[in-house]
Amino acid sequence: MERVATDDIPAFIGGREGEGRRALITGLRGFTGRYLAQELSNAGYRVIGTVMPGEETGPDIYPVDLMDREAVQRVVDEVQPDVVAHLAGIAFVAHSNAELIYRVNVVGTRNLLEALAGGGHRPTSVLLASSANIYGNASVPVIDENVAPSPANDYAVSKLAMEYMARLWMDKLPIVIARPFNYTGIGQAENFLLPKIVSHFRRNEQRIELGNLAIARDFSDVRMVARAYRRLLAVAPGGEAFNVCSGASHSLANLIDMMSEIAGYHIDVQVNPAFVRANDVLTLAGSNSKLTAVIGQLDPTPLSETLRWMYLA
Ligand SMILES: C[C@H]1O[C@H](OP(=O)(O)OP(=O)(O)OC[C@H]2O[C@@H](n3cnc4c(=O)[nH]c(N)nc43)[C@H](O)[C@@H]2O)[C@@H](O)[C@@H](O)C1=O
Repeated sequence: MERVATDDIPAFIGGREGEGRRALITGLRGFTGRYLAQELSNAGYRVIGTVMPGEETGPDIYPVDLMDREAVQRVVDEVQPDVVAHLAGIAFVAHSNAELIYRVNVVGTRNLLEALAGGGHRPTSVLLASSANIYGNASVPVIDENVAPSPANDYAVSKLAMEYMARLWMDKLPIVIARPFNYTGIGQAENFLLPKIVSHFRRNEQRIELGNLAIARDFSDVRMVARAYRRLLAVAPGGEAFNVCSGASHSLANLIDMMSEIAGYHIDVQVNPAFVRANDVLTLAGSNSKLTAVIGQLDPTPLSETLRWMYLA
């Protein structure tokens, strides 16, 4: 019988691989953090998280600013995590404060890696959330991990710088880089494209003002991304970078059509120059072959189902 890549996938994937293990999630209360916490908790991990100082805390939740090296070290020393998912960071590409983007995404990550490498307990896997935005306006229609990064904005440069900086720690820590393409779901902030479109339809708005209309994106469901991250943490392919994507790209016109069908009415789209980005990435479509060869098939939710889930929330 022909051997398939999935034969190599450890049997514990999808089981209770986290039993007796501590998972540290930075950015626990962020959009992705909440879904990953649920996913890891379902797999038996004790989930411990960091939030920004000032946010509400609770059991196993530590308020810590990643800029504060000593505070980061204290949390790491106390938690002694077995696996780490580093999600805290600035995720909105058009964020207005470039200096903050670099400080949080690069220096903040460095502080965490230094603390983990310097702590007494070595985690078996450290996942860093990078971004497909690092590929920029690639000349190939489907982007795999061999495509040379060509960042087109400060956010993308910060994530690529984070990746390069992380390489300096790869001899000390089992670091895996996730390069998620776009993803969405309930709870994503409304300054991102899809939550914005969905919320307009939920409010029965007759018109929507958008930025650049000539874009296309490979959207996944946040629950699939959380699943992929959990499996990457379990398999721990240290030193590698993986695209996390569905493999299907949708134009903005296609996204609006999909939502019109779900909501049952047509919306008038207008361009507002205030939303047009100077350094935009026009098209992103990814190959997830490298990822699925390591963690198994992703079973992506069709985007129309994700949109319906958000619309009906
Ligand atoms: C992979 C990457 O994915 C995300 O970054 P993003 O692709 O910039 O996501 P978005 O939803 O802000 O924009 C999508 C596209 O849609 C265009 N667009 C048009 N009109 C509006 C508009 O009115 N609002 C927004 N937000 N976008 C608009 C906009 O110019 C862009 O071309 C993040 O998760 C990021 O963290 C990440 O890593």
